[in-house]
Amino acid sequence: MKAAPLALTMGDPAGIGPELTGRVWQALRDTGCVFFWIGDPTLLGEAIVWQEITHPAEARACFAHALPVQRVSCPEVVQPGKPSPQNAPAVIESIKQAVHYSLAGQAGAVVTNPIAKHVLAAAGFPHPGHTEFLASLCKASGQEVMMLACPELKVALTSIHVSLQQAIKCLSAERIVEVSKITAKALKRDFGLTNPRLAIAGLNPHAGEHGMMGDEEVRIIRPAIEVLTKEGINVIGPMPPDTMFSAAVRSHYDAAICLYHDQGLIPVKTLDMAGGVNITLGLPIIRTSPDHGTAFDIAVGRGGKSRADCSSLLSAMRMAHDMAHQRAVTESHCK
Ligand SMILES: NC(=O)c1ccc[n+]([C@@H]2O[C@H](COP(=O)([O-])OP(=O)(O)OC[C@H]3O[C@@H](n4cnc5c(N)ncnc54)[C@H](O)[C@@H]3O)[C@@H](O)[C@H]2O)c1
Ligand SMILES: N[C@H](C(=O)O)[C@H](O)COP(=O)(O)O
Repeated sequence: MKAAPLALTMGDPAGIGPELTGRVWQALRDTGCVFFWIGDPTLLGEAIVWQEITHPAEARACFAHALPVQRVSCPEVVQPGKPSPQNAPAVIESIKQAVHYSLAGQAGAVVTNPIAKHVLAAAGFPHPGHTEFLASLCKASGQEVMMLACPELKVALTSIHVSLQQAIKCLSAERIVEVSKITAKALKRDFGLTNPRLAIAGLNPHAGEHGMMGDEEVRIIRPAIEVLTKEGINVIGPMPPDTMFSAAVRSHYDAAICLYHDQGLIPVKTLDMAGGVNITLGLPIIRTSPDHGTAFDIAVGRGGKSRADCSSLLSAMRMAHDMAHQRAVTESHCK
């Protein structure tokens, strides 16, 4: 049986999402990686042939000659680079439909185009980002884990869209254990690793230097590592954060558990901004997205000559496709 198509959301219609979508369809149309876009087709340029569908099952038949579009219309005329909270309901509806199809098994995964958090917030959207919204739609709030991945490095975060002060305040051995277990499970289930190796970052300079430069390593991180080790998880740390992302150290682990947003995202985005992928772990569905944002400063909209790089969205599509395939293989072995 053929895999279900991937559901790609609209993202902010005034950002680079619509122009990237057309280019990614052109790059994938002759491959087995089939997707449909849930968005407003008036945002696509003349060069993109599209076909309206009413159900994901129709996507595969037209994919080679037309981008399948499940229509969600923007209520306000879109001006590239000028986001409007008036279009937030369409942005949110697109995400809801993608999750609905994925939970129903009619889409193989959700891939999201970038949204602008402040624009949605101005329209009353209560979630800090996709990750938390997706968890709420999947009834899995609190279990969501943000992973960023590029070929050289995978990182998973113990906290997501909170201030640095809040991230440190909320850090606990329980949270490190929980995130590590979700990450180890995903590495087995969706990436096919039999015995994933995790490295837990320290929080302080030199991982605390034996308590001289902060005691979170002694009070929180080491006890978490002891629990994980007892449970049979292959884990090392606390790792000095300034050296753990070097090529030599990276060869000792499959994923780093990082203790705040930028500790993990800076190394991935520096190593590979173009190829980096944002993945949400801990949900019943597979979700990926590019690692960049809406890039309003370069958005040109339909027909314009885009200078936005579509590599990260392309990587996100391919990764979602591969993860869905791997999950099916893993689950068939467990039966
Ligand atoms: N997955 C997501 O939904 C997601 C991810 C990150 C940021 N955001 C949101 O995007 C908005 C803008 O954030 P930002 O300015 O910090 O980050 P950004 O990634 O949108 O832009 C940062 C810089 O990178 C450039 N850039 C980004 N993507 C590019 C691409 N594909 N090709 C060429 N250049 C590219 C931009 O032009 C800009 O100069 C914010 O509201 C933020 O919340 C969303
Ligand atoms: N923290 C993410 C990043 O910088 O890539 C980004 O803000 C996206 O978050 P959501 O996937 O939760 O929207």
